[in-house]
This record gives sequence, structure tokens and C-alpha cells, in this order.
Amino acid sequence: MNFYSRKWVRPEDLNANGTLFGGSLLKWIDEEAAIYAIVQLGNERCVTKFYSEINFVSSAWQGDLIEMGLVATHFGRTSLTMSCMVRNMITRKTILTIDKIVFVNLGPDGKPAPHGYTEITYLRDRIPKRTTAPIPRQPITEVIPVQRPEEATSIDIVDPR
Ligand SMILES: CC(=O)SCCNC(=O)CCNC(=O)[C@H](O)C(C)(C)COP(=O)(O)OP(=O)(O)OC[C@H]1O[C@@H](n2cnc3c(N)ncnc32)[C@H](O)[C@@H]1OP(=O)(O)O
Repeated sequence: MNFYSRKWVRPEDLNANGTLFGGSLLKWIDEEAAIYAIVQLGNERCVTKFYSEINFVSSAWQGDLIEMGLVATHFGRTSLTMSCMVRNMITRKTILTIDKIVFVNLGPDGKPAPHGYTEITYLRDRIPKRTTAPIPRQPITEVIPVQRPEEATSIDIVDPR
């Protein structure tokens, strides 16, 4: 397992118990896992599909330095499964473990697409090269004007999803 990112636990990341807020930690992990998937699958269009149970093994405290580790455990047809561990960088005490995080490789149509990889790369050989414009958002198909414009605080947009 490689520990790629380190974080310094700051006051804004604490919960009411004065320890690291689980939501902050999960947000960091999801971003780390997304970057890992992009590098492994050579595609910016990778999305989180599944998290197995998350074990908050021990707390981190303000001022602690922590590090996040990931390793790919299974290359599927369109998916990549990885496992995760977060630990204290100094003491090496485990803070969190997640057995399975699954990301899915999407094609240009937004549907699962085969990625073609079977093994971990430790190089930067698969990093996607952006040859076109950034991924566009889903088009807005219809804008409904509000009935009484003087009461409007925003425009109602129909989301086609
Ligand atoms: C980085 C981010 O924050 S992304 C934001 C959060 N994520 C999202 O918004 C994704 C929302 N989800 C989706 O759009 C859809 O579920 C999709 C496109 C990801 C997948 O659609 P599905 O209909 O499940 O696709 P499909 O059944 O073909 O499965 C795709 C892969 O996921 C795997 N998979 C599906 N469900 C699960 C599950 N519950 N657990 C583990 N793996 C799963 C499948 O085994 C398959 O892998 P494989 O091709 O390697 O065998």
C-alpha cells in the first residue's frame, strides 16, 4: 500500500468531541481514491460506486499529521476495487480502514466502459492527456420562467435526470 497524501488535522476539521470529524476524513479519502482511479485507469471519468464498511479504528487529534494509503485489489472489466488505510504519520497508529472502495470507469456516454487494465501501474504512464474541452455538464433542456417575476429569487431549472 502506498501512502500518497498527508494532512494536518486543523481546528475546522474537528467534531464536537474535539477529534477529527469523520466527514472531513471521508471527503479527503474520496478525493484521494478518485485520483488513484484516474491514474490507474487512465480516464478522468471515474466515479465512486461502492464503499464497504468503514472502520474508524482510532481518533486523530488537532495537530496530528495523518497519511492516507490506497492499493488496488481488483481490476474488473469496468471497475477498480481498492482498499484504504489512514494512519498517524508519526506513530503509525491506524485511524481508519476500508476494505473495499469501488470506482467505475465511464465512457464518453457516461455509461460503464471497459478500461482494459489488469495490473497496478507505479508510473505516470496512464495519466489522461486532455485533448478536448473539459467534461461538459449535462445540458439544461428547459428553463421555466417564474409566474410572478417580482417574487422570483431564482430561475427554476428542470433537471432532465
Ligand atoms: C468521484 C466522485 O465523487 S463520483 C460521484 C459519486 N458517484 C456517482 O455519482 C455514481 C452514480 N452511479 C452511477 O452513475 C451508476 O451506478 C454507474 C454508472 C457508476 C454504474 O452503473 P451500474 O448500472 O451499476 O453499472 P454495471 O452494473 O454495469 O456495473 C459496473 C461495474 O460496477 C460494479 N458494481 C456494480 N454495483 C456494485 C456494487 N454494489 N458493489 C461493487 N461493485 C459494483 C460491477 O460489478 C461492474 O464492474 P465490472 O465491470 O468490473 O464487473
